[in-house]
Amino acid sequence: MTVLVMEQVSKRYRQTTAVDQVSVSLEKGEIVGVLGPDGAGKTTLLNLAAGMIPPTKGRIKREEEAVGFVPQHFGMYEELSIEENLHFYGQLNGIDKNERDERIAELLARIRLATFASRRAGQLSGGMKRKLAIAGAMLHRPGLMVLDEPTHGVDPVSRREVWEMIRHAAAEGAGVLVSTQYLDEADHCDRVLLLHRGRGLADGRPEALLRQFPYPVWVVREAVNIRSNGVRHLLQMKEVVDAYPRGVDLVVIGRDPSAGEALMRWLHETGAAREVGPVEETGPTMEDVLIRLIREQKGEGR
Ligand SMILES: Nc1ncnc2c1ncn2[C@@H]1O[C@H](COP(=O)(O)OP(=O)(O)OP(=O)(O)O)[C@@H](O)[C@H]1O
Repeated sequence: MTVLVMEQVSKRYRQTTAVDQVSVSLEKGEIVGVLGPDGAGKTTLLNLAAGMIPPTKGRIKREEEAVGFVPQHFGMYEELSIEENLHFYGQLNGIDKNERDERIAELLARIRLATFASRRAGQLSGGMKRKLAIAGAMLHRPGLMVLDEPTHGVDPVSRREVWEMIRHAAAEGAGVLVSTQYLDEADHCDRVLLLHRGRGLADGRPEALLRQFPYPVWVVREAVNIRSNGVRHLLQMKEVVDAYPRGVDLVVIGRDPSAGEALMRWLHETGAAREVGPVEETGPTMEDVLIRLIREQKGEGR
């Protein structure tokens, strides 16, 4: 069952087109990730999906009355306890006392906050606050959940727990639209939409997007010493489509398998091989997929 359909939706603010003809749909029990860098239009798209702002153009159809929305900058009552906050959300959504008690106990156990139930919300870490906000939004078992960057600035352990909660909400039947700037979180989604400057550049199952990447990829480990020169040289080689740093490594996108030999030859002939760690042929990451799509859209690279 479809819970949300957005067709050719645009949102303009004076000079800026924050969302530009984006289409996305969401089924019950499905997690769809909206992935993109800062300013891609994620917040605007999610605000449109949740019905917080009207579109300039396009059609949005929500099949579900009940929406659980957690904005990027959500508020909670810092002076109230964790449990009181949840009761407050529950009351707002018209859940009666008995059902509320039961559901709150269940969700507190799930987010591992049961023993802290009487602690003031203001004393919680950022990660715990996120989990509490998501618990509040799923109390009334909404058919549609919209979560704006729930893992932003959250430590890795809490990030994993936030995703566990999202999976649980989907398992309970909600369709979840969730944004993130961490492209590796595509792994947690059934489908993803890659967003850049308001445009949807690609969508589909994460494994399909990775499989469709047409180029072989090499990673030169610990390449800090050769990075800026290396990129410049590699970009001049006809076998190489693209080269860019990632952390301390250097990513090389080849035109075809012969790029591997060309890369090794270049590393040895210039002596750069002595300056770097091992060279590995790997599959693409979601970041490689997005970078390629952005370069192709701009008509950059090759
Ligand atoms: N109310 C507004 N008025 C004018 N411009 C806006 C407004 N909201 C967003 N924008 C612009 O629209 C573009 C997309 O913003 P949006 O916040 O949706 O992106 P985002 O991907 O969520 O980024 P972030 O992670 O920084 O929130 C940006 O250029 C932003 O400046």
